Amino acid sequence: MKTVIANGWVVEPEAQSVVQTDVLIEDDRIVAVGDVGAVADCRIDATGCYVTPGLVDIHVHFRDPGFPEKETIASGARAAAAGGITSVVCMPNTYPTVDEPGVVEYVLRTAAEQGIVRVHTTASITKGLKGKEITEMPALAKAGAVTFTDDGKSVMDPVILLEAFKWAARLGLPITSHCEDHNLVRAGAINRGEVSKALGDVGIPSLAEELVVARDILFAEHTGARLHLQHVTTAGGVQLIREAKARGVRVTGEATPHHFSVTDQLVLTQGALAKVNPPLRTQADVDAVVAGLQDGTLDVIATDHAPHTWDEKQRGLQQAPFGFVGLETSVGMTFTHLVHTGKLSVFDAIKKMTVVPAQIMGLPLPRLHPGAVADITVINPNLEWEVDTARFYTRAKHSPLAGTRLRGKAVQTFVGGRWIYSHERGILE
Ligand SMILES: NC(=O)N[C@@H](CC(=O)O)C(=O)O
Ligand SMILES: [Zn+2]
Ligand SMILES: [Zn+2]
Repeated sequence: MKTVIANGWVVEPEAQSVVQTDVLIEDDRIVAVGDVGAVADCRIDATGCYVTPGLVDIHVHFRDPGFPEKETIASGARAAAAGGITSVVCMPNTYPTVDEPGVVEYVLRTAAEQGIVRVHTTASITKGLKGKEITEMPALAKAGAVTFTDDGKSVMDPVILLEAFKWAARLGLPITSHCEDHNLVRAGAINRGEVSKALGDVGIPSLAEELVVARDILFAEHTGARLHLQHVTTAGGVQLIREAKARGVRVTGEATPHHFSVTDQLVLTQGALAKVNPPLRTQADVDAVVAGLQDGTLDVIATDHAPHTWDEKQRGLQQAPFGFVGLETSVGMTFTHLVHTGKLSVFDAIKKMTVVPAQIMGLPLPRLHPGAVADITVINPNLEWEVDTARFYTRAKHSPLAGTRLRGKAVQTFVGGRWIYSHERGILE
């Protein structure tokens, strides 16, 4: 079976090159990039679209094991495919926690059976995410965990954290950090500022993030381990990473589409649907996150796709859980808010969604050249569409972005040469 993706703008983000040509796929591989004529059994017209290496999202929550009502590996993987994402890295805050090799193996086995995209997993730093007892990191790495994180919280005990950083350095794997000091977050549900005042919430101060960013940078510096900082949201946090990079610390930073595009004002209209951790911040913070993406301080765009049930999200600002979905809107948000505004080149945007996140997590690098595995995303940068949550593949059919108009969408997705999503026909199986 030969498939040609014809006449698209083929993007090699690292070479900063884009060429209008064809990509020929045979079985699981790319066999030619160039004018291939009429040799294929199946021809997909990509005129006016970017043809990019398959997108890699290193921050998702698929909730399996434990919370299938929120998401499963099967449903999460379909949502990824519909968002143009061909590889994901799952967070360990499932039930049970991914804190033993058996759970790593369960996730990877289930993914192999049910996941239509490539699913990798993290493991936790502490048992049960309780912050008290370190996991057996070498055994978890051996089972296939790509990094260690207690995402959802920060490890507050510096003795445990120091040990984890030392193990990470020995294992050659990064520590991945959710940066929020619990003691400063307290009962806050949203950013501390004008909006929290208006709504009578105590608010989560920027300092909660900055403190842990600064601390974890020091741990990385002290131990030589690599550190990846998740969902950076504050101007202060971005600046700390910028300074750390300048003095050679091995740190990378991540921005989510929601934190580079919307502010805490969204809570005024969307309520708990817009409640997320870390919270949506101010315009000055959004601008700082964008500046961080522009100057390379922030290396990665990742969604932090965090599905919860509708009922849970209806419990009001205080009681609803933190988090909302992002896989199916990530490309649209990135093109609408970064590429079409001229803030980020298409090369930089694609790089931060493909090779750079793959490098950080030690995954195979998605590439578009003959011989490469055919993980490919086709993006129509000019397709205008409205976010319709009823059409989501994720189990969480709600989002604070519902009804928003976006420009740019993944329209075809290939994993290992298999055509798994088309904008016209949906998920293909
Ligand atoms: N982002 C969130 O608001 N929630 C995440 C946890 C996390 O990423 O911190 C979740 O698991 O629901
Ligand atoms: Zn987190
Ligand atoms: Zn997360």
